[in-house]
Amino acid sequence: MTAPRSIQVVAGVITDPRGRILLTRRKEDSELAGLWEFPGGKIEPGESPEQALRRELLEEVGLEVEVGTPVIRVPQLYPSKRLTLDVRHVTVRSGHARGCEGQALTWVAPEKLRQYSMPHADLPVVAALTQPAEYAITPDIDAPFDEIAIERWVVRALALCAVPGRRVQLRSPQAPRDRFALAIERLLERLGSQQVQLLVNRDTELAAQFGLGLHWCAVQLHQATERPSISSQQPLAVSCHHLADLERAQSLQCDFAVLSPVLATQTHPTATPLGWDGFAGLREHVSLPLYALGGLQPDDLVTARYHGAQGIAGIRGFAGEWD
Ligand SMILES: Nc1nc2c([nH]c(=O)n2[C@@H]2O[C@H](COP(=O)(O)OP(=O)(O)OP(=O)(O)O)[C@@H](O)[C@H]2O)c(=O)[nH]1
Repeated sequence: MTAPRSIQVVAGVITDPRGRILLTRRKEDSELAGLWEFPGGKIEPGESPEQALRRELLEEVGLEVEVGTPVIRVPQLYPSKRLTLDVRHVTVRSGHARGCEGQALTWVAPEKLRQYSMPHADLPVVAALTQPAEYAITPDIDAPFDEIAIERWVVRALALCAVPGRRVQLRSPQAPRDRFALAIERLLERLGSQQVQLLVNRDTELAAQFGLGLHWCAVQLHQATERPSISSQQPLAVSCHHLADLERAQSLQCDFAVLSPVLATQTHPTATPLGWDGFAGLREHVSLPLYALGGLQPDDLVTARYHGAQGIAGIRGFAGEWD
């Protein structure tokens, strides 16, 4: 079997004054016909990604642009090719968007992007534009799980929740179930109306009881035959380590996954790290949003996005001054 051909594509996120994002529609005579995508195209030999993006946007939608910061770079394996989709924010310098090649175009509010049918490689891009870049995980409640330990855990969890742009996983595998439930109840009381997306580690009943999201371990993922009965408004996430986990997570329509370990960690000294190339090599087989976990800090986000991660997950390094 011959290896699929590799193509490097660069695309732009163009935002209008109302915050809406420009999408163009692939024409009927093209591959992936009718799907909506971010305008852009293939990098020609000798071009930098920035030069290619400026050329493509002028040719395709009649805009002169300045290329800004990276959004995400997505490796994606299609049946006939291996694609790297490098997406950048761009600022329009002159022109009004029009379909210069006869293609349809539309401006879409970020929260409505998911309603549009897009190629697989674009799903992580939409996630990077609309979902939190950090997934913080609480440490265990300390033994003996008494009132002091619960209060200490609540204060720690509140600190994790106070940082904007995060989702937080409530996790305490060592604690007895009733103590973990009490700690979650206390945390929710103290959070009040503060907006933060919370997921409960492993315990479907507690997630359903408190109306929170659920985070499965890989064993639960392989035992399940369908999505668990938590609120449809709440996310289902899963910890993955192998390709089979990721494929199962995607087929069960998990909302996102955490792929680990990327680097060596103190907590799992015997696990072989994937490395960033290993992470990207697994990422190209699926299109659900992935957080990278294992020996990472929040400032590894740029590296993570370069290898196709939605963001960074972690316990240590996210905890601030008390860790
Ligand atoms: N511009 C753009 N291309 C995308 C996006 N997502 C995605 O998978 N692609 C893929 O990246 C490639 C872009 O190449 P192109 O625009 O020059 O189009 P093409 O159909 O002639 O490519 P082809 O020669 O590989 O078939 C296509 O295969 C397209 O399906 C996206 O958001 N924007």
